[in-house]
Amino acid sequence: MASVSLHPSIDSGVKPGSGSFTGGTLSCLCTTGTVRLKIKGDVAHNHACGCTKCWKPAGAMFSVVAVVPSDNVEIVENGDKLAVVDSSALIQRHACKECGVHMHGPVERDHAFKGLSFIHPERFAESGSAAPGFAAFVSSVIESGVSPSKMDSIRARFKELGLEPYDCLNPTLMDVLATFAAKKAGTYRE
Ligand SMILES: N[C@@H](CCC(=O)N[C@@H](CSCO)C(=O)NCC(=O)O)C(=O)O
Ligand SMILES: [Zn+2]
Ligand SMILES: [Zn+2]
Repeated sequence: MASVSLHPSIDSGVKPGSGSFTGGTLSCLCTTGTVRLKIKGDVAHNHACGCTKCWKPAGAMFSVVAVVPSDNVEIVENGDKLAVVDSSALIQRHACKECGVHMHGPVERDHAFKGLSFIHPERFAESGSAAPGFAAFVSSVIESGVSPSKMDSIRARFKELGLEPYDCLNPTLMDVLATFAAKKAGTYRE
């Protein structure tokens, strides 16, 4: 049986990052009037995401999405083509109005992720950015029409690829969120 297809950038194996990626240029899919962003430095917390909100390339079941400090994002070409997909969402995903690629998604609200921006490393012209390290919101693919009967093979494939599947974020990021909540509630202890 052919193995389940998750995302083109990981289906034939997860390619490790170079460890010395200093940044690059993200571009949308438009062949004319291409939206281009310059990103300084490497990405962090790169992961496959099964949620319905993250941009996925055509035919992919999962997105691959990572964060960078929002201060490291600079729109350099055709920024007028960008529009916020859902202004009520935590992640302010700015998509190209023509091709639909989400180019950056800053978090501006009072939140543990404030100051970070979500980007899709597969849109880098350059190779070597940090590889995905886990899979998040795996069960959410059911909301996009994947049959629950496929979930065992999807999770098995992620494990085979060395990406632990979670149905929310990974423990590191869940701890970051809970720490933020504890500090707000005044229950935080060192
Ligand atoms: N089941 C929902 C989940 C959507 C969701 O909560 N997505 C996460 C992960 S996005 C990248 O890690 C999230 O933090 N969303 C905040 C936002 O979208 O603003 C679904 O699938 O829609
Ligand atoms: Zn475009
Ligand atoms: Zn997502």
